[in-house]
Amino acid sequence: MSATLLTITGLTAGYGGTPALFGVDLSVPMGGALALVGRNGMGKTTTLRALMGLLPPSGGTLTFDGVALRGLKPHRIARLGLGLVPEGRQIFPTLTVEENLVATATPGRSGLPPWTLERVYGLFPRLAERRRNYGNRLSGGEQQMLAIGRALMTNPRLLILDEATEGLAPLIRAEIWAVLSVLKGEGLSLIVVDKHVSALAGVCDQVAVMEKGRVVHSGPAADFAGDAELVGRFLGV
Ligand SMILES: Nc1ncnc2c1ncn2[C@@H]1O[C@H](COP(=O)(O)OP(=O)(O)OP(=O)(O)O)[C@@H](O)[C@H]1O
Repeated sequence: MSATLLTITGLTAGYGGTPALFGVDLSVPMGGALALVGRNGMGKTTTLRALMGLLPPSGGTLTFDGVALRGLKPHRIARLGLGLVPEGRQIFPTLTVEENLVATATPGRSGLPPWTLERVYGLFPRLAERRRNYGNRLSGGEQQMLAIGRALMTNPRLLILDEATEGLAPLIRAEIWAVLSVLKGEGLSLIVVDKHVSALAGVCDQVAVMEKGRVVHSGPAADFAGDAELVGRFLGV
């Protein structure tokens, strides 16, 4: 068995006294990739926000490579090596592609090869072509590439994507999935939230399904994606 990078146990959190998470348990091994799925409003984003310190948990433990995360400020958590690609991307609109990439760059301490502009441009040639374009001049797909590139420039050990391919054209989606496979192959650990179960299973080893603020199913991602009854039960409309 490989060592565990992230363990979340009994995580509870909510908004203004209204609970949204009721004891979430998740784990990611070193070099592993976890797909986090569930219908809208089931608590995926809330779990990621609590993990990143953006929403204070009310209970539970979060341990990243032996370090307790609860109570740490978001920038401390990011420095430990957690890189979030948030829902909505949050690109700086008045900075160029290149300025966006260097704005939050932090030196590599991950034990993985350090990220540079050249490496990000190698992964996403389209960003190299757009390097002098402002954030607000980019297509949705380019913005998502930039959001991923920006997270990589923080040299994360765990890259977390909330709605990795939402709203993107099929060709761009395919490019994002291909890049995530490359990153996984290079040893980067991942948590990926997305609705495309078979694409997720191409990248992720494990899946966790959330329902009403809890993980109600977990197991190999390929088994889940191949089981139409299970997918329908947890994700069907
Ligand atoms: N800012 C907020 N204020 C109050 N309640 C919120 C807020 N954000 C989310 N919630 C509630 O918390 C619960 C979990 O929402 P969350 O966004 O984590 O779900 P999700 O699984 O990420 O869904 P989606 O795919 O729609 O993003 C929902 O009941 C939602 O209404």
